[in-house]
Amino acid sequence: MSEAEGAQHRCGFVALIGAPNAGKSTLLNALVGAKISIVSRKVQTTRTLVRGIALQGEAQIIFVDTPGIFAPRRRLDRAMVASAWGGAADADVVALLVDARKGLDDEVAEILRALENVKAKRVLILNKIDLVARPHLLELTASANARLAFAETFMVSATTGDGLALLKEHLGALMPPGPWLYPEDQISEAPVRALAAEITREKIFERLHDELPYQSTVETQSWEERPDGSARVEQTIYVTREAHRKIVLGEGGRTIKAIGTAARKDIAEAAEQPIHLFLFVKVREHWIDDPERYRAMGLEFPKG
Ligand SMILES: Nc1nc2c(ncn2[C@@H]2O[C@H](COP(=O)(O)OP(=O)(O)OP(=O)(O)O)[C@@H](O)[C@H]2O)c(=O)[nH]1
Repeated sequence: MSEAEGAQHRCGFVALIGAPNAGKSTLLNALVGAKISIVSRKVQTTRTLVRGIALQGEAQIIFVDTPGIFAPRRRLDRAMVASAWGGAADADVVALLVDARKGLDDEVAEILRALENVKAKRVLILNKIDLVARPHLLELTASANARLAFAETFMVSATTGDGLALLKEHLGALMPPGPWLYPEDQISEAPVRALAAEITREKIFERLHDELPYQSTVETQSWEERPDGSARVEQTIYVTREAHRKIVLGEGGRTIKAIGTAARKDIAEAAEQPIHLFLFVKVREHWIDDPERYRAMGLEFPKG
């Protein structure tokens, strides 16, 4: 990239905040063209979680989550909540997503109060406008802004797409000038099969890291699109010993079932389609020494 080109770039963080069910995931899916891979998500700070990156002209808009803000009250851990708000404060823009049909309930009122102390630019996004009459939206805009002044208010429907182009354009314009944090080639959609394998591997690791550290790998054998929009996915989990196969299967197949359920859910979310996942566990004693397995994972076989 030449300096002249770099100078035109904009890049920044948008902390998207919304009560459960406000439509955050739906909105992100509609705005975000590129999902960064699970692997790169892991290297993010623990404070903020990059949910996705939208490109708008010369602007790179990085959407972050601030987990913990909606921790259930009883388990409310002050430090965690404080750090979640810290994440919001670090963002260039804090976008509050409100379910327009629900309006300003107690939950939203509480966020409005907390947002008073956040220095980032605040924008209000009223979602689900397909369900609400226009006069009500204007009323809602007025009463929210009376409680807390927002730089801008947008009215959108994440499901119909209404208002999204305008929202994205304005968010892009709010990003500060600067080079892109994610080079274009890093945010191209990771090949979905590799991503799916990585998800399953993560689920195995979450459950069995004490028993099988690093001794398993997952490959997506087939990915078959079906006419109803779903996909049939077959994956093989390779372990190095029969004893490990038994651990992965669990008593009466319970462990593999739990792994499959968790993986299916995340793969469906990543692929944005329903997934039928079939897992097989195979013993391959020497996979660690088998160059073919490394190639299948997109890795270079270590020499020497
Ligand atoms: N009619 C309508 N429904 C919407 C719209 N946006 C989201 N929804 C629906 O609202 C529900 C919640 O949406 P999600 O995107 O899952 O909400 P969320 O904020 O990510 O929820 P959490 O994951 O619990 O934080 C889903 O059933 C969506 O289909 C919209 O613009 N119009």
